[in-house]
This record gives sequence, structure tokens and C-alpha cells, in this order.
Amino acid sequence: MIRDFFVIANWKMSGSLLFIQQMNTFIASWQEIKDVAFRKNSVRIKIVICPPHPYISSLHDVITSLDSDLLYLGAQDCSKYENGSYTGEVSAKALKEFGCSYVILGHQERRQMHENHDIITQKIEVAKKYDIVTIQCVNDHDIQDKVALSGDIIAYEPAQHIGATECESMDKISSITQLVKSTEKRKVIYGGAVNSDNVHLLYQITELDGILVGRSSLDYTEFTRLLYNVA
Ligand SMILES: O=C(CO)[C@H](O)COP(=O)(O)O
Repeated sequence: MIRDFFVIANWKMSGSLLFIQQMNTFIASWQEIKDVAFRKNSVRIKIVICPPHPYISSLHDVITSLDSDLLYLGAQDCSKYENGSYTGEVSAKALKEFGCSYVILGHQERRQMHENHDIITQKIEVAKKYDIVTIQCVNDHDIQDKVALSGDIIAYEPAQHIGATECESMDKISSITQLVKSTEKRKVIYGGAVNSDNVHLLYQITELDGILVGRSSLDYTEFTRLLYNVA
């Protein structure tokens, strides 16, 4: 059976035009890793890069020039409004026009800026309307409180492991993955201190559909090593 495994790179507020240009040096080896993983282990790695909004267009050019199923483009947020006078907001429609097929919603760092579940649910609805795959971030409290899980992909990100040195225990990640999957037919990924050293352990959680990578996506050598260690 083919296993889809998402590697979602959340650049947060990092990245630059130079960083995007440098990606070209690594793309061939990413493609090779992806092909080998598929041939050897029937794993279909899907790399989704989520840069800050202003870089979406440049990254879209890179992805379009590749014309392969190696890379996909994502955003880190979108507005809960479809259109209108909302200064500074970025609509799902605009993301779609610029080639984004994924969007991260409800990240812990946005919740710290007063984003709540009502807002996240509205954002998910509007993104879905534009056929954007929604990645809904949830923490331990959300799981305990049984918040509505309406995203296409659920990203389990325990708050204390975001930006930390160690990721959550594999047992805990496995049990949360199974719990979510037993109640909701959703894909589940994990985020929080994922790196090239622990990714093989995460991959061994057979129910897990992928990973959300922060810091380790900001160094191409480390990111390439991480991809290599996926399968
Ligand atoms: O979103 C995250 C990863 O994309 C998450 O916040 C974890 O960040 P990291 O600990 O720097 O991987």
C-alpha cells in the first residue's frame, strides 16, 4: 500500500529571495530522495513549503518551473473574510490565485495573537471554499476540550514542544494520532522540534501522515538530511 507522507515546511517569519534562489541547488537531491523512498518503501513524500506571504509568488515560479509532484505551495494563514475592506488581511482567493494549495490555520503562535476557535473555524470554511487544503493546528488543550476538528489535515503541535529541543514522546504522538483518527477521518501530522535526528522515529508511527517542520526547514542541508531520513 502506498503511504503519503507530508513534510510541511513552515518558514514562519523567515526566508528571503536569496534563500528561495538557493533552493535550486537542492531540488535535484530532494527529487532523488523522493523517488528512492517511493521505489523502496512505497512512500510518496509530499513537500509543502509555507513561506511568509510576500514570498509566495517567487516560490510559485520555482514550483511551476519544476513541473513535478515534488513541491507544493502553502501559506501560513488566511483571512476569515472572503473579501472587503480589511486592511492587511490576505484572502483565500488571493492565495489560490498565487498557486497555494495548502494553508496552515490556528498555529499556536497566531493564537498568542488572539486567534480563537471561532476565527479558526471561519478561516477553515473560507479556505475550503477556494479548494485549499486546510492544516488545522491543535494542542493538548484542544484535544482534551474536544474542539471541532474541521481541517483536512490535523497538525498535533503540543505547545511546550514548539521551538523546544526535544519533540513529544513517540508513545504520546502515536496515541493522539490514533485518538484523532478513531473519531475523525482526517490525516494527522505532528509538529514541534522535528529534526533530521528524530524524523525516522516519527516515521515509524505508522498511522502518522507527516510532519510540520519549523527550524529544520530553514537550513537546506538539515532539511535535505531530514528528507533523507524520512524513509
Ligand atoms: O509550526 C511548527 C513547525 O512548522 C512548529 O511551530 C514547530 O516549530 P519547530 O519546533 O521550530 O520545528
